[in-house]
Parts: sequence; structure tokens; C-alpha cells
Amino acid sequence: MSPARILIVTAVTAERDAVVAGLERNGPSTDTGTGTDTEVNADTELHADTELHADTEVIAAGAGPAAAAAGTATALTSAASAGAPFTLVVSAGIAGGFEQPPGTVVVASSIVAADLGADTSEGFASVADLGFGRAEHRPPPALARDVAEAAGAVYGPVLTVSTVTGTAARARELASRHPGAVAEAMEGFGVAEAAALHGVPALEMRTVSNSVGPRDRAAWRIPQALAALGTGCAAALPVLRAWEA
Ligand SMILES: O=C(O)c1cccc(C(=O)CC[C@H]2O[C@@H](n3cnc4c(=O)[nH]cnc43)[C@H](O)[C@@H]2O)c1
Repeated sequence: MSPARILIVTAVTAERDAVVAGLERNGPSTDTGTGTDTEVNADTELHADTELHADTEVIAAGAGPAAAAAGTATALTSAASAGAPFTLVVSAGIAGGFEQPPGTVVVASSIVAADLGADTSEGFASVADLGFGRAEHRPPPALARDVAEAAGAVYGPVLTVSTVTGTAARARELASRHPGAVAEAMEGFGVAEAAALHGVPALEMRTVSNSVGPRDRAAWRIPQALAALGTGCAAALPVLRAWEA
């Protein structure tokens, strides 16, 4: 059995560096007994002259679903063209939490485009409601659950938004439209769309830096969330590497 080749997509370099630091810190424990040591390849630029011998690559593709989709698609195409395609993609980073305190790790049971659609007099209609697209991707459930368990994560829907929620009213609206949602971030759906185009499964792992609700940037606990992100990704890596479609 050959280990999965994993592409981890973050938005910003601070997230990418936190993931790489976590994976490197926990490197020895990531050996799954296949005789292959984990090598982590941190790409500094999407088109960097990347050596694709490593089984795990971590990129910072930019903030928002469009940058995430473009960066993910580019990385997947480059790897496939080089004869070493990725077999799993993970959207990773910090997030706003619905009821989850800072530092909580969350793993998506579904990756939901929460503001892609149309406003109507009857309320929001998603692209799926409108009949011209999909509004949700579902990661392989057994894998996502195993990853959540390994990382001690809360498991539930993670929303992708293009605008960070900044009021209590908007937070209530999203929560009522997506019961059980555990977090919102800005890239997961874009990463999953690109992965789906390549026929590669996608997961999303987030760590909570702030609450979804009234904007209070001073209350964001970014160092705590970044530390949890490294630890969570390191705990997940053996499960990811052992996965076979
Ligand atoms: O200022 C910093 O040092 C810093 C370090 C790491 C990350 C950041 C970001 O601003 C990341 C933006 C990224 O975070 C996600 N995010 C976090 N909280 C929320 C939220 O409440 N709603 C939506 N997205 C959130 C998102 O994926 C952004 O791309 C800054």
C-alpha cells in the first residue's frame, strides 16, 4: 500500500507555517510503518519549483474561495503533470466558531457554500436551490470521522463565506439556515470545488480563533488557534497518510 499524497491548503502564510511547524514537530510519530518517512514540503509560492518527492505539501493560496480554488487547482494540475498526483486535499486554517471556544479543532462533515446564491423575498436561495450548481461537498465520512477523532475535534458542517460575519443578526441567520454548523471560514468550498474537478476527495480542518458574531478583532485568539492548527494537523496526518480511496 502506498501512502496518500496530501495537499494541505491554507489561506495565509502564518497558517501554512503553523501547519508545517506542527507536522515537523511531530514528524517521528507520523511514520505509519510503511517504511516511508514523512517529508513536509512547504511551498512558498504556488508556482515555486517544488520537488514533488514529499508525500505532504502545504501551500498558502490566499484568502477567500476564489483564491483557494485557483491555488488548489494549480497545485493539483502541477502535481499530476509531474506524474505524482495528490490523492487527498485538506483545507486548513483558522475559523470563526459557532459556540466553539478559541483553540477548538473542528473537522467538516460537510463543506457548505453559505453565501453563494441569491437573496429573494422568501429568503436566501443557494445555487443548488436555484438549479445551477452545488452548494455543498461531503468529505468521505469514515475518513473525516477518523480524522476528527485523531485530532480530538468537533465534527460538523463548516460554512464557507466570502464576507466574515460581523453582526449577531447575521450569525443567527447562518445558524438557523445551517443547523449544527460548527464554524465559518472563507476557503473550504473553493478548495473542495477544485478537488472535485480533479476527482480528489477534500476535507476541511479548522481551529477556532474567534466567535461568529459581532466584529471584535481584538478578541481574536490567533496564536492559540495557530498552535492548535499545528497540533491538529499533526494528529491527523497518520490517518490521512494511511487512507486509500
Ligand atoms: O493577523 C494575523 O496574524 C493572522 C494570522 C493568521 C491568520 C490571519 C487571518 O486573518 C486569517 C484569515 C482567514 O481566517 C479565516 N477566518 C477566521 N475567522 C473567521 C471568521 O470569523 N469568519 C470567516 N473566516 C474566518 C478565514 O478563512 C480567513 O481566510 C491573520
